[in-house]
Amino acid sequence: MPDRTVRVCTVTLNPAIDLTAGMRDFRPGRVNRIAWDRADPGGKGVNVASFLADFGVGVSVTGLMGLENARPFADLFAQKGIADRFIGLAGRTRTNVKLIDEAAAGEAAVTDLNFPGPTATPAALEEVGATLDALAADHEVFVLSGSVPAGVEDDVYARLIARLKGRGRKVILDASGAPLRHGVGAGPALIKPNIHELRELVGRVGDDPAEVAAAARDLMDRGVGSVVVSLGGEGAVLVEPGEAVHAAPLSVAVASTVGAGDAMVAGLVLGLLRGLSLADRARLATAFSAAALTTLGPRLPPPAEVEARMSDVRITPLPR
Ligand SMILES: Nc1ncnc2c1ncn2[C@@H]1O[C@H](COP(=O)(O)OP(=O)(O)O)[C@@H](O)[C@H]1O
Ligand SMILES: O=P(O)(O)OC[C@H]1O[C@](O)(COP(=O)(O)O)[C@@H](O)[C@@H]1O
Repeated sequence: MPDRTVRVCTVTLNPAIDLTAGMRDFRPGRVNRIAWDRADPGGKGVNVASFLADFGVGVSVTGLMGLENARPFADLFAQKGIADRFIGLAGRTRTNVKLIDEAAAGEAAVTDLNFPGPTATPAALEEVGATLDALAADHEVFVLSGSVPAGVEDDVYARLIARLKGRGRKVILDASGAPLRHGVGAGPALIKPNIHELRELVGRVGDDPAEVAAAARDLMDRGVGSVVVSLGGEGAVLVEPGEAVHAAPLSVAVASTVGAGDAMVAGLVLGLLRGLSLADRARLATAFSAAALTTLGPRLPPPAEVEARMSDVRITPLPR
């Protein structure tokens, strides 16, 4: 039975319309002909909210939204029963381009062009803060994710984490670069860097899961509650006090890797809400990511289909 009373809030300071364009043999510097395209409202927190809503979780969304092209987002939120608490900005939300080369394999198959987005105003940012204060009254988990637009200080996530933790709320952070580095200092309950973001944070780390787990533990020594490092086609390493595991990826036909990380965050949140063991959270998060890989645009197959793959995920305990 879906439990719509459990409330999760996702925060997206820089949402995006994802324009996915398919072609064969993409050549930079040449004229490339697009075979097909599709547009989806997205951005990290929007995707996490959308995936959680599919699984019956009660979700609110906030952040900053360009008012000129907000319609597809409003339609998505209405269709999925997501409470829309975005703060409007003058101008347009960015459109990010995702080029899919159907003739290429692996990481070369998707080229991401992520735009900076409209500039935030201090007044709008203040409104986001006030909205979060209000939502903290009845939302248990807050997910802060994605890049930050111009006009926003690099310590924005650190400040929001401190504010929400001060109200007794659990905060999950999925960001990169300086906003992630500052955010780590505020001690979020969970972070989900990919391997590149982990290296930006801590310097050189090898690919070996045990080495990745050791780097994750260094971050936990700095005050982060637990760390999940996603390794793309190599799976993920999940570390919490006293336990660490590697989750091998599922073998699926990849339509697009866009949204796999957001799906992993959604699976981790759902696993926390359900009170699952670390190994089962790893299975659920991996099944979510695999499901996102099989679709174009940020959408998942039906929940029963996603969860059915959990038992296929191979979990290996890592040394302490
Ligand atoms: N090529 C792939 N094959 C199988 N699973 C994949 C592949 N790419 C990503 N995944 C799954 O998606 C998860 C998240 O992917 P990743 O690319 O690391 O996230 P992000 O989008 O945040 O960079 C991985 O941990 C893995 O389970
Ligand atoms: O905020 P950023 O870092 O620019 O990322 C935004 C992009 O990330 C996405 O949320 C997808 O993220 P993942 O592939 O990491 O799951 C897209 O919808 C969006 O275009």
